[in-house]
Amino acid sequence: MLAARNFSAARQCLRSARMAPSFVALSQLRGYASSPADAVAKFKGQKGSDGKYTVTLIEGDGIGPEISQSVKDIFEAAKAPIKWESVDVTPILKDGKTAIPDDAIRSVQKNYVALKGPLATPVGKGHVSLNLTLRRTFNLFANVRPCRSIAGYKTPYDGVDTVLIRENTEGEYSGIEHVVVDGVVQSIKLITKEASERVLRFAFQYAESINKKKVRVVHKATIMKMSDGLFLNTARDISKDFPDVEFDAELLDNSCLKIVTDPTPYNDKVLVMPNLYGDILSDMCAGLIGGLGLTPSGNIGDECSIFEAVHGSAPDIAGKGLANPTALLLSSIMMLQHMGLHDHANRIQKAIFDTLAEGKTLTGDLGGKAKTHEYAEAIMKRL
Ligand SMILES: NC(=O)C1=CN([C@@H]2O[C@H](COP(=O)(O)OP(=O)(O)OC[C@H]3O[C@@H](n4cnc5c(N)ncnc54)[C@H](O)[C@@H]3O)[C@@H](O)[C@H]2O)C=CC1
Ligand SMILES: O=C(O)CCC(=O)C(=O)O
Ligand SMILES: [Mg+2]
Repeated sequence: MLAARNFSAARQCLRSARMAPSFVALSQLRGYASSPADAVAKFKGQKGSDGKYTVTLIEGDGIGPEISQSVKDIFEAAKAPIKWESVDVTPILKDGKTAIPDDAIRSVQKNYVALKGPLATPVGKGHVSLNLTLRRTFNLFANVRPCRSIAGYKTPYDGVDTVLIRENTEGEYSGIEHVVVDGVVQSIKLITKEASERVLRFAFQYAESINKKKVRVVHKATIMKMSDGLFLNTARDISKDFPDVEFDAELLDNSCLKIVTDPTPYNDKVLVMPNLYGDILSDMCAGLIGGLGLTPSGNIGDECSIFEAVHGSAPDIAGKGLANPTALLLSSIMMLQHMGLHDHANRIQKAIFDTLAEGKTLTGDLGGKAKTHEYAEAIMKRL
């Protein structure tokens, strides 16, 4: 029974891994304003008769509703042509498995793009991660996590500008676990050539499109010789299609040491890696520039894309007006660029960075006293 269930989970993972992306011409990318999704598929959404695009909004748990409110307020002040379609992703059981409600799935499929607040995952038992479920449901194979120093906000390192691309559908997070005998469990790290190829190809194309000269695979193929070995060998093969991009590889533990010692040598590289490593390294990189309140991300698929902060639901500060909405705001900027709304994206982005640089209205995580809405209001005044 267990074996059958695991086999079926593995098959489902393999099926989603096989849906290869169709790449189209790259467009010019600009900083956080960069549009990683342009490197994969053109945004297919259509403007409504009111001149607005409909975007699915998943407000999320914990601080999610607070930071989503800031995005909504700022978009309204900026007259961004976006109509939000809020959906509920409270998990349902389908064939005995945790699933996203059909209405939410239909909304993302119809709109092609979503902005998502953090979703909490129970520890040890309870439903599976809805964040991972969403990524698998929509085949969002690349998770792009840029991390840049904020002008005016002093940290031990100046000029950090890293980009990490995380394989987003399998690896250590394929969710295939079982009890072998009482007291012995197995968790399967699934790596397929297909899923590796598509995220690696994306990484090379992305590097070219943002003028980074190098792609570096972060791995542990010394230990996980077959799984990380396949990822690494696939990277070597794919690199031959990109003669203008330098390719190399580094062991994960060494990368961690070197990045926290001095991240700036990583500025000319795009780092690409299996799922778990990307999860951990992206939080670590956030720590280099001022914390999780500042780092955005894009979950990129061939059809749909979902933009969200790197951080989680922050239960320790939820409901207190203390959250920094910058990470979700910068994710929404990535989303606007993906949709081709460059002027709105650049204008909002400038207002955010000017507010941060001025340093008068900062949230607590950055050493300020401003509440979430006060910081959002300071941004709105600049629009
Ligand atoms: N993509 C997603 O939706 C993610 C969801 N999670 C979920 O979030 C829940 C909480 O996880 P944690 O380990 O506590 O990680 P977390 O990222 O929620 O919080 C870690 C620390 O960073 C702070 N922080 C995070 N975002 C912040 C913001 N915008 N402004 C100011 N401070 C901020 C928190 O207060 C906390 O001290 C878990 O249930 C986890 O499964 C975690 C990571 C990503
Ligand atoms: O889904 C979760 O609970 C956490 C996911 C996560 O940490 C991430 O995507 O960075
Ligand atoms: Mg994480």
